[in-house]
Amino acid sequence: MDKIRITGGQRLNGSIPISGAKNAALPLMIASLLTDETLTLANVPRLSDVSSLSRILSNHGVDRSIAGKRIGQSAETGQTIALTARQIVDTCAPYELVSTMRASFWVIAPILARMGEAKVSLPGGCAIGTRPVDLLLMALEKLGAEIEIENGYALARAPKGLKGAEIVFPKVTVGGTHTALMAAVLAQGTTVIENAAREPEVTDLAACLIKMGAKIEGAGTSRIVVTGVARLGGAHHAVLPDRIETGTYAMAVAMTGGDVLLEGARPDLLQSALDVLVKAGVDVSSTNEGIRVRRNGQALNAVDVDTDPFPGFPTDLQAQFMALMTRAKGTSRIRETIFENRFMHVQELARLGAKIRLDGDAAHVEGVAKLTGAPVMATDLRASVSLVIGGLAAEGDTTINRVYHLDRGFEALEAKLTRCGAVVERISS
Ligand SMILES: CC(=O)N[C@H]1[C@@H](OP(=O)(O)OP(=O)(O)OC[C@H]2O[C@@H](n3ccc(=O)[nH]c3=O)[C@H](O)[C@@H]2O)O[C@H](CO)[C@@H](O)[C@@H]1O
Ligand SMILES: C=C(OP(=O)(O)O)C(=O)O
Repeated sequence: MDKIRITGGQRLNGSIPISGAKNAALPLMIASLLTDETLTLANVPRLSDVSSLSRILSNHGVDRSIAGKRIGQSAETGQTIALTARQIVDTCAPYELVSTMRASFWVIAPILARMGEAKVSLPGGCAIGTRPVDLLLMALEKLGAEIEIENGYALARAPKGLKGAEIVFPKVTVGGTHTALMAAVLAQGTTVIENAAREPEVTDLAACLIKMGAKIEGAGTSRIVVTGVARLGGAHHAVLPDRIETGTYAMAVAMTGGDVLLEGARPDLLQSALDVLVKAGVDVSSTNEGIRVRRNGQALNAVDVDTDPFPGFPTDLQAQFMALMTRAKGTSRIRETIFENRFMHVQELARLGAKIRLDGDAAHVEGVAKLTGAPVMATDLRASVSLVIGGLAAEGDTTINRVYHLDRGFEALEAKLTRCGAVVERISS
């Protein structure tokens, strides 16, 4: 298993190209199942989650071709992929494939909508929480599907097709909203999704579905109205920039000090996180090229944060912000309101010398004068990158094990950090 070794203490200066968003690319790729024509997606990040989903789609009969694209000096990012699901050859997504990636469960919606049946392995829990799919299944039931759970699989049937309905989510769910959208676009009649997720990745999926011929209004608000159509066609769509990658590198620069342009980043996708950084004493400005982040000598202020659905502070930046707060002046309180178990990074940050006390859904982070390098273990994607941020500021060497978590969601991480002056090395084994 590969490791990453970071020799801390370097300031970050230069520019980092921001990749396409993993969490937008995955549902967009799944949307290719809705049509027998070609869906071409540009700015798709080179990530292991994208490769895993490609394998799953290929099992359903999706043909794929790829063209690469080079951006920046040393960081190769982005690819254009063409996906064609001329025929869905298998309506079953087996455990071996779905268990590698939770988002793959979402294939249930387009396969059901197009074929009238789908059998998809339940994804199971993961390091950040139990993550049930009850609300996704509720949405499909509302649209007229019969659902059974058998031998670890969700079996969904709608032999006469799906019918538009009102779907009211009792809590905001991104995956639930993606699923409801992909099922409703081919349903007969009108579907109203209430308390829909407003995340930019939902808006991006809706924008692509509209290019494919879907009728959708209100994406980006909490009420989405979908008027079903008989069929969808092909389209070209560019994946939006990754707001979580943007926020991660912004926090890395805030941590080490320096001056970095995050090329192609869009401030509107993460305004709440940028506002928090400004409160922490970091200079953040928008330019025509992206977002510029600077900290030159100012101390970091402790800032309290609660995670929330968009437009609130994203749970996917909670671990990174906690790493930053380990070096702030004073104590900050970070509440995790989305996932019940998203504090696995706390014990690993403690190995670098962080002082963090957990109390239910809150972490109290007391800033310390210095962190010191140590061997640490990645437990999930964002937890791993919080250890990278810690390691960049720690004295001496930090070795991060289980790097495959990072490879799920950060394209060319070592190259992007190295070109800004960090000392980061992958040790392959
Ligand atoms: C690939 C992808 O885009 N993943 C993102 C997506 O995950 P994902 O779509 O899985 O997250 P959800 O928004 O669905 O989860 C939000 C909350 O709802 C709960 N819930 C969800 C579905 C359900 O049927 N029942 C239920 O109780 C979850 O356990 C969680 O507590 O949104 C999360 C919240 O912004 C992000 O952290 C993930 O990075
Ligand atoms: C939790 C995440 O992803 P997933 O939903 O695929 O586990 C994430 O991107 O931080």
